[in-house]
Amino acid sequence: MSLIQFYNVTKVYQPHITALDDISVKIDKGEFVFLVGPSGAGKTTFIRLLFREEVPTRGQILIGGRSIARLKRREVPFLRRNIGIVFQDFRLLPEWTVFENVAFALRVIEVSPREIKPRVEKALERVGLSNRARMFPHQLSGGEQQRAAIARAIVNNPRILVADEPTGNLDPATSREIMKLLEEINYQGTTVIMATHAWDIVNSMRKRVIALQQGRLVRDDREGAYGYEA
Ligand SMILES: Nc1ncnc2c1ncn2[C@@H]1O[C@H](COP(=O)(O)OP(=O)(O)OP(=O)(O)O)[C@@H](O)[C@H]1O
Repeated sequence: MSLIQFYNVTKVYQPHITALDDISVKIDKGEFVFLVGPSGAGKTTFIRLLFREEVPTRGQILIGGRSIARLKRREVPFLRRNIGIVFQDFRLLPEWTVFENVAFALRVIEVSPREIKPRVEKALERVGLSNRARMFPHQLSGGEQQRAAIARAIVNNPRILVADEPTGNLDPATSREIMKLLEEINYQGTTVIMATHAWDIVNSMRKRVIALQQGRLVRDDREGAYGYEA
């Protein structure tokens, strides 16, 4: 059974913008998937539906075989524990150190204080930021800030890591390092879904490519390319 299953998913924003139009797709455990398409194609909407920030207008989404539409309000946090998320603009809290930013993801799910330190240290080690734990976001480079955001997203060992344009604010060399890191996380078993406009990255990595256009799924290639130079 696939980890993520979309069945005829349509999302209409009121009054009449069809952001996703009858999408059916399956993503297996351990896959690395690029979500591509022009601005407004529906990539962010796809991601929002995944972690239930939005609900579909029609259709069904199953994660781990469970319909996420039917989750009760108190069950939503359990879904979100299984999904780590990374954004283009990092979204670190500026008043907090790197350590505290990462620890926060554990505090909100009430991990016992004793466990927090070793788990944060391990996550920072995985992203190569052990020596930046006591620094504040503004003291870090963009690439380091994104690493900190990735540490926060994986500290809870989610099954799925979703990245919405994670290299959008980074230069090409730093972007490649971030991609290497996401690939490593993927090799260690986490399913990675990344929305991007970075056609050069997509073309060089030869992963699965799902292309959206005006809310429709127009292409799904196993070892795909971006398709055009955006
Ligand atoms: N909350 C909302 N209310 C109304 N319309 C929305 C909302 N969110 C997105 N849309 C519309 O839905 C469509 C898809 O938007 P979405 O953000 O999913 O595209 P995208 O592929 O992520 O674009 P980009 O690459 O620019 O981030 C767009 O036409 C957008 O204007």
